[in-house]
Amino acid sequence: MDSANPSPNSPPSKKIKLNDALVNLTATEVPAPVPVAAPVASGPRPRQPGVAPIKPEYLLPNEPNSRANVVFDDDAAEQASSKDGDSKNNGKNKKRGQNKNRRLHQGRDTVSLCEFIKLAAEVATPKATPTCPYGAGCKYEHDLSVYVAAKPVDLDGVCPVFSVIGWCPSGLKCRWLGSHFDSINQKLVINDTKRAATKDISSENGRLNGQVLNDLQRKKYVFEKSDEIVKYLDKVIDFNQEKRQATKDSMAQHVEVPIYFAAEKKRLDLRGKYIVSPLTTVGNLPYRRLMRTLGANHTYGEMALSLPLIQGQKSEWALTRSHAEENNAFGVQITAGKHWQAIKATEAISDLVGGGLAEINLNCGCPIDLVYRAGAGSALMDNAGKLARIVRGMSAASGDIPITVKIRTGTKDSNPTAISLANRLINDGQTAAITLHGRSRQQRYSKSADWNYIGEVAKTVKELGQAKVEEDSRAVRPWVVGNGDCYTWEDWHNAVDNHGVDSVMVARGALIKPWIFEEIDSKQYIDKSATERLEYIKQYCNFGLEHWGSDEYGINQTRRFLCEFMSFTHRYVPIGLLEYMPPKMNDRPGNWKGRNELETLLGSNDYKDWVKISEMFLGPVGDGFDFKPKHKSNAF
Ligand SMILES: Cc1cc2nc3c(=O)[nH]c(=O)nc-3n(C[C@H](O)[C@H](O)[C@H](O)COP(=O)(O)O)c2cc1C
Repeated sequence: MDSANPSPNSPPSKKIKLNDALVNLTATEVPAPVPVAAPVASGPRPRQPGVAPIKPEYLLPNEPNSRANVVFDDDAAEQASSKDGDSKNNGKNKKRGQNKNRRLHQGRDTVSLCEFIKLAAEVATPKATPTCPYGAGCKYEHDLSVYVAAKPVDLDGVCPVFSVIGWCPSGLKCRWLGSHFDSINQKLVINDTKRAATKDISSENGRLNGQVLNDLQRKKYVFEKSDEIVKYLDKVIDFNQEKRQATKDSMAQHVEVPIYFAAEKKRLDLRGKYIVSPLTTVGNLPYRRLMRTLGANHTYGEMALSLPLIQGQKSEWALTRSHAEENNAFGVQITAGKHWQAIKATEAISDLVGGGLAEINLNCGCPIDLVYRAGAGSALMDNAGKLARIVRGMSAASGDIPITVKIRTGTKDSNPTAISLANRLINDGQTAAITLHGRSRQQRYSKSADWNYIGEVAKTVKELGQAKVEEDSRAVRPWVVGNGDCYTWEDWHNAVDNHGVDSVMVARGALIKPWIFEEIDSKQYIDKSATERLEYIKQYCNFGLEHWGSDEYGINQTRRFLCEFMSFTHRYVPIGLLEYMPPKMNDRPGNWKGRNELETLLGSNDYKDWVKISEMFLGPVGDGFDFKPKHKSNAF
């Protein structure tokens, strides 16, 4: 589509079955959509660069706190969501992983129930019912009805987890307990048929058992390959560079470790794939599940730091988890400042994370100060030798799992290094894919991604990669994936058709407009109705409850991460409000109202409205919840 008025033929909104809360809302609060006004005879106003061309009938007067005065600080978003965002703290005493900076906790039960009675309620057959050995002497409550009566009043409706998988892992703590509790027999209800039918499709990979974590924490975990690989690589590097007095003798004493080449591993296929970027905090498992349902077919976990992984930090391992729907098309992303850290983390991930892990990706693009100062993330681009050693080591440690890298144009604007890095990696023959974010570390999100440079890198990778394959059949021509500012189907196809990349990794575009892959696939802009967009939010909530639990803790987690997600979704300006196509997501929108109240609400930049939206699916906010957007938007 070109710069014409939005097509009046945009696909009709799908009919969507909504839950009770939404039906009530739609019935009472949402007026019928305002029909899109016919173009006036004098023709549309000229398009002003940098300003969203919103039709006059949807424009509101500017107000101090309105969206018109907000800039979206994506550097702050990436930085704030980083585990090491606070450089003043020097990395000490930081909480890591998904739960960092959270004050969420499992609410205490008013009545403490005896564990044996709890178990008895969970056991399906009365025959196997455990009994409390302490009998009347037990200090905990034995009467289940007293426990249930003391719980906060159930939320309305049926437990969303139970209704999908036929049982509820949150058990008696579930906030929809009444929907799966048999009060006469004092048992939790299990729908065996549904449970069996959904067992495989609803499972998650990478949930480590306590023993393994314990072994890692106590340094008892046996890394069978890593030590040898590290020793070998140290010798090879010394020997090759002749920096120290490494002799042929010292090499001879050393057992050679097998170095796998990319063609000797599982095949990774990224050509034409709809790829969601690794996204710290927002790219969590429920979000990725939502994206899978909306057309994504390759996803990445949030960046995990190697050291906490090998130290057995549970919250860091949470970042390696994936859903069954991501099987064989999911990459774990790590970063490390030292080769031994990356190698050990890779070995542990390859051994412990299931689900047909498609790749382990090394993040060499992370711009965050603390990561950079530790020699990790984008600092690796300043030390090609170290980067190459890390990739070789990871490749040796990962068995048949391919190793891929994500880089930027370089660390400095004035000195793009991606081409020489790609050259080096291709020469070593162990990198299965190179993703290039077309910005330097220095540049962060200021200025647009440089797609011409991405195109040059793509050309180099293809040419050198092909030459390498001809020279050494153990190598592959690495996939080359472009990244940066892909907000529309036109951006995606332009990147693939005109800049020569095999595919595009989409980050903010997939957060702001989660149905972006549907648009890419159909090569058209889709004017999603507010009810359809609300349905995605409902779906996210249900996935969140399945992942984090339907008890108070799980609901709080789901609500919080939903609000983080909505700190991006609210930026979407519905295309039906625009005078001109194509839409430009970076245009300043002015203050606007939607075609109905729900559409206006979904575009609100007030986080209190995001919390309000969450209440439609997660019930009223309890005492244990507070949310402040981590990346504050600045006033112009
Ligand atoms: C909130 C947020 C979190 C991010 N987290 C990661 C991450 O964990 N790993 C990574 O490689 N890149 C991360 N990035 C960078 C993106 O993956 C991507 O490279 C960048 O946003 C450019 O793509 P875009 O223009 O499509 O947004 C993050 C970006 C944002 C906005």
